This record gives sequence, C-alpha cells and structure tokens, in this order.
Amino acid sequence: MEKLILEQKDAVDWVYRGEGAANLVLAYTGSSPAFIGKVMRIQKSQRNGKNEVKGNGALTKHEQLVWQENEVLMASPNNEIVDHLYVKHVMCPLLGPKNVDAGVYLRVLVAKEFLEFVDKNVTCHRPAWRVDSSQVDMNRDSVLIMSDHSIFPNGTLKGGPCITVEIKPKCGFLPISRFIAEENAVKRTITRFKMHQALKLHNQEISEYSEYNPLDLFSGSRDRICKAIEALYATPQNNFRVFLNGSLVFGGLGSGTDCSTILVGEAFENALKNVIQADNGLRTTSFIQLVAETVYTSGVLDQLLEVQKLDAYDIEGAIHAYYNIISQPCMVCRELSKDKLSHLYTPLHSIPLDESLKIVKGYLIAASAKDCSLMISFRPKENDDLLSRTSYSTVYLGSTNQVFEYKVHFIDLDLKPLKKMEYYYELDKKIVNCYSQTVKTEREADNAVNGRPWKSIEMKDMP
Ligand SMILES: O=P(O)(O)O[C@@H]1[C@@H](OP(=O)(O)O)[C@H](OP(=O)(O)O)[C@H](O)[C@H](OP(=O)(O)O)[C@H]1OP(=O)(O)O
Ligand SMILES: Nc1ncnc2c1ncn2[C@@H]1O[C@H](COP(=O)(O)OP(=O)(O)OP(=O)(O)O)[C@@H](O)[C@H]1O
Ligand SMILES: [Zn+2]
Repeated sequence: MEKLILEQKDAVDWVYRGEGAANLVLAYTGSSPAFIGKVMRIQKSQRNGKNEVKGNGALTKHEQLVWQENEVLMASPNNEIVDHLYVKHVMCPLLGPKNVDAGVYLRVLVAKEFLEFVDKNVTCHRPAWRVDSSQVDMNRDSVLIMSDHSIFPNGTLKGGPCITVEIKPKCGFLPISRFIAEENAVKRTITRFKMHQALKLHNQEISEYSEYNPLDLFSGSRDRICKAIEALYATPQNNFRVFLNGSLVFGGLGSGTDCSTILVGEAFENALKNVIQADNGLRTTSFIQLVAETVYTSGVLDQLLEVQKLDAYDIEGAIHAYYNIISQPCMVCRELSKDKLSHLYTPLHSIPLDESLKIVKGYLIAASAKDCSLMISFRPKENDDLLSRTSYSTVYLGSTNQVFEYKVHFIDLDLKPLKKMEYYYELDKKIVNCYSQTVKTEREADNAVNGRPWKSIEMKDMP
C-alpha cells in the first residue's frame, strides 16, 4: 500500500456510499492506486453514549469460550479485527471463498481530523434518523478496506456499464425446533420476515407491508425466485438496492421508512438503457428476470441457507444454553411455569458445556448468515467478446437475447455479540406477540365490517 496514513486533506476523496446500524461505508473517488475500486468501512458510535451491546473491545471472557476453537479470534485487540478475522476464518469456509470478501484490514493511521471531516462531509447524504442516532466513531485509528462490490475491478477501463443489485434476503426457512413453545407455534408457519413487518409497522420503522417472502427467494424454483425479486422491487425497504456504475439508482439509503428511492418507473427504465437492450417500458421486467435467473443458476443462496440452518434450536432453545455458558441462573426458566420447565427446558440445563457452546455458536453463526447482504454485479458481454475467456460466470437473458457476466459477493457477515442473546429472546417474543395481536385485530375488524368469520388473509407462508 502506497499510503497508510489518512489525514484531514484525504477526507474529500471518500464519499458516502451507505450505512447500516453499525458501520458507515465510503467509496473512494481519488487517484491513489491503492484505493481505487475500494470502499472503506468505518464503525460508528451511538450518539446517546451507549454503543449498544457491541462495545469497543475484543472478545469478552464468555465469547472466548464460544470461539475457543478459532484461535485467531482470541488474540484480536478490538472488535474491528475480530469481525474481519471472523469473516475470514469462520464464515468464509462455510460459505465458500469465491463469494466472500473478508476485506483487507489496514492498520492505517487515521488522523482524528480525517474522521471528523468524513463525518461532517457525509452528514447531508445520510438518512436523518441515522444522523440523529449515530456518528463516525472518532476513537478508531484503523479502518477496513474492501473491494467495492458495486463495480467490477477495472470495470470502468472497459467502458461498459455495470449494474449491481444488493439483496438482504433475511431468514430463508421456517424453524422446526421442538423448543418452540406451543403459544409461539405460529413461528412454524409464518416467516420471521413477515411477522417482523407487523412490529416494524407498529413502531413506524416502515410505512407499508412488504409482500416479499424469503421462502420464495430461497426456494430453488425459478418462478418463486422471480416472484420474490418482483416483491423486493415493489417494496425495497432495506432489502433491495440497485447501483449503476457504483451509484445508487434504486432503493433507500438505510431503512424501511427512508423514501429516498432514487429512480422510479420511467426514470429507472432510463437508467437501464445502456444495460438492458429492450424497448422502453420493458427493461425493468427484463432486469428482474435477469436477477432472478442469476439467483437461480448461481445457486448461491443454497449455501447461505445451510449456514442459516445452523440455528437448529431456535432462540427458545439456544437461550438456555446461553445461560449455561455465562453460568447465571436462567432468566427464562425463572419466568416459565414449572410444568413447561420439566417437559422441555430443564434437560437443556444438564447438557455438557461443550454442547451448550456448540448450540450457541451455531446460533450466532446463523445470525450472521440471516443478516448479511448479497451483491450481484452484471455487465453485458458484447458480441465481439462473446467467445473470449472470462473469469466470471455468465447468464443468458432470453427476453433480450443478451449474455451477461456476473459476480456475487456476500457483505456484512459480522460476528454477533454473545450478549445479544437476551435481546434476541426478547425481540422474538415481541415479534410473535405483535404479529398475533395484528392478526387478531384485523380479524375482528373484518368480522365487524363483513359480519362473517375472518378468513381472507393468507395464514401460512408454506408453499
Ligand atoms: O434482528 P433483525 O432481524 O431485525 O436484524 C437487524 C437488522 O434489522 P432488519 O430487520 O434487517 O431491518 C439491522 O438492520 P437495520 O439497522 O434495520 O438496517 C441490523 O442489520 C442488525 O444488525 P447489527 O445490530 O448491525 O449487528 C440486525 O440485527 P441482528 O438480529 O442481525 O443481530
Ligand atoms: N464491499 C462493499 N462494496 C460496495 N458497497 C458496500 C460494501 N460494503 C458495504 N456496502 C454498502 O454499504 C451499506 C452498509 O454496509 P454494511 O451492511 O456493511 O453496514 P452495517 O452497519 O454492518 O449493516 P447492518 O445494519 O446490516 O449491520 C451496504 O448496504 C452496501 O450498500
Ligand atoms: Zn432455562
């Protein structure tokens, strides 16, 4: 690397690309060969002072127990390096190295002024509620540099357009764990995504329901995958974005209520003009087919689904193993009636520690796999290079008779903190309760209006 110190004057070369709850991502616009085609991922701190459960340090004592087999994680001095090594040594072997980029952890001396200027420069591009809740963490002296997965490496040299779709698929299966309590049986038939929509709507985190069904996306069926992409396009929330040559052209910048959907309808059709060779009005449909066909033929979600399924006990089972690990009385068992305890959960407190560690480790790995995103980039393969060799896979779009090169990368495979287990348990309860309440209210309203038993809403997500 040519330059390992970033100072105040360098801040202008880094522009806002996007952010999630934990990180701010900047794209490089300068001329240093070391950074061309790269993005910088900077951790944020919460403005209210609490850095939630993530903290700034390395692994806690109990996390060291969970991850003891992954020795490299033990010696990590801070959670940035832990995240990087976790992707490299835990997630990458599970998902396959081809589609995972752990990034290059660069211990660049980032001057505090660099971070302050970046923070100031990007403020006007960030969703207001993200600005209110978080800022660049000024205490960082190091950053993660990654390939920019919204473009092809050296893509601009060829001059051709590159279109990238970002999908946050969320959990792609219905849990079957026997530890799911009878009153939560709805979890076995309705997706977590759908139930969570009710809570998000209630909390005004989204403005409308999404019809997206993760089971369709993960189904392995062409038609159902296409249906899922259509639904994502109709209601992108934070699950769907499109970038043209690295710039966001469709989708919000960071949440479900964010209405910064940049190009809609005709404008999106226009953006696709140099990519999809179809008449005006038909490009969006072809684009959706292209994405669906690629998800289908690449099979990339099959592996992700397997990793998500490492959550075999569900939070209702894993939470007990968590209390075994932290050697604390189980708060969940304390709340439950004696009757249920003896049947289901008491045995979980008698299993060997190794077994508890395995359960919780599986749960946390699955949590990363349920929260990651997928970036798929396409560029048309022109007639004169149709026969040329390429390191990229290709996909054929029948509706326009075009061949596209594509590449697929998972991003945001960060390690979830062990301490989040209690939060996961509480959130799970809230989601189920809110969904059940919503269904009940809708049913009553329907009965009142139509004077007949409610039955119009699809009750099952299962095919
Ligand atoms: O709990 P979920 O399913 O809502 O997922 C959270 C995401 O919410 P989503 O429902 O995708 O909008 C949430 O995304 P947003 O902030 O809503 O964009 C984060 O990805 C969060 O992870 P972390 O706290 O940054 O490690 C995610 O938390 P984890 O559950 O992955 O720890
Ligand atoms: N390597 C990359 N190349 C291109 N764009 C990226 C890359 N990494 C992240 N981004 C963009 O930045 C956004 C935020 O990144 P990321 O998802 O890693 O943040 P996060 O705070 O960890 O998210 P979450 O809230 O899901 O935990 C992504 O949604 C994506 O649009
Ligand atoms: Zn218990």
